[in-house]
Amino acid sequence: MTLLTVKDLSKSYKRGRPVFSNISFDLHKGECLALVGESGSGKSTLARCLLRIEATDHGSIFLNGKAIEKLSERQLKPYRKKIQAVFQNPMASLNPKLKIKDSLIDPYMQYKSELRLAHFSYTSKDAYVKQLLEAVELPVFLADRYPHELSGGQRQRVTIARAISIEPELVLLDEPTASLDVISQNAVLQLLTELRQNLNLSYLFISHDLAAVNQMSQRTMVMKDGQIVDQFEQQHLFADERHPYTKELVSIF
Ligand SMILES: Nc1ncnc2c1ncn2[C@@H]1O[C@H](COP(=O)(O)OP(=O)(O)OP(=O)(O)O)[C@@H](O)[C@H]1O
Repeated sequence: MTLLTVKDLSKSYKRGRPVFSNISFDLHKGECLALVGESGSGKSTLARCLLRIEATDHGSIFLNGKAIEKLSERQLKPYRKKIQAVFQNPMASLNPKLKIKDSLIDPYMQYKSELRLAHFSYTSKDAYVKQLLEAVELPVFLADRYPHELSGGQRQRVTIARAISIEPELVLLDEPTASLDVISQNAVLQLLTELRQNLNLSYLFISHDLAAVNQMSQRTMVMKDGQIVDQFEQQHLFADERHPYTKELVSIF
């Protein structure tokens, strides 16, 4: 079943040439769809457009069949909680003045009247925060710490916990392990896969790292100069019919 449909989507910044133009793709429920491509090809901009942090020029974004690209902020609210994101730098995503437990509770407080949680349950703040920390395999005592008192890997687990805390349908993962060492990267990728399966999440996984993409994703899209030049199921990564640019990426992986 299709969760997200992007149709002929285009984006340019003022006076600039298009960052991407006429992009179309579907993302299925429960899948991890990877988006790879060179630096500056427009991957993060696309993620910000899907989050409606950035406006698009034309084209459509359908979530569960509903066009969301033109909704007002008020109309968008029910959809906002369905799409969450994890970015590259967890330090920038966490408020340095808030204890971990206060950062973790924030999305719940924002949306609590509309939430129907199936996996987590809210009986008290402490109990809810404990469930979230356990879900990302962090010790519960970290709840009372501040972001600077955690390691990079722990901080990224906190941002993941916060993203999944309100049980979104789609999580945009924009280079989620780029700031971590190799051991932490693998552990976080493994965790993300388990969470996707356990919570029935769908991911758009933006990455430079074809090895990580191969481990995480069922399908991959390749972006170059603002176009999706190749799309394939993961088992066809090495197939002959791959686009020359995909082959170039494969050759350095
Ligand atoms: N706010 C902005 N104003 C003007 N141009 C921008 C803005 N944000 C991004 N761009 C430009 O849009 C293009 C795409 O950038 P984007 O960050 O989406 O690429 P990317 O594929 O995510 O790159 P990377 O892999 O390095 O993160 C770049 O040329 C960039 O300079």
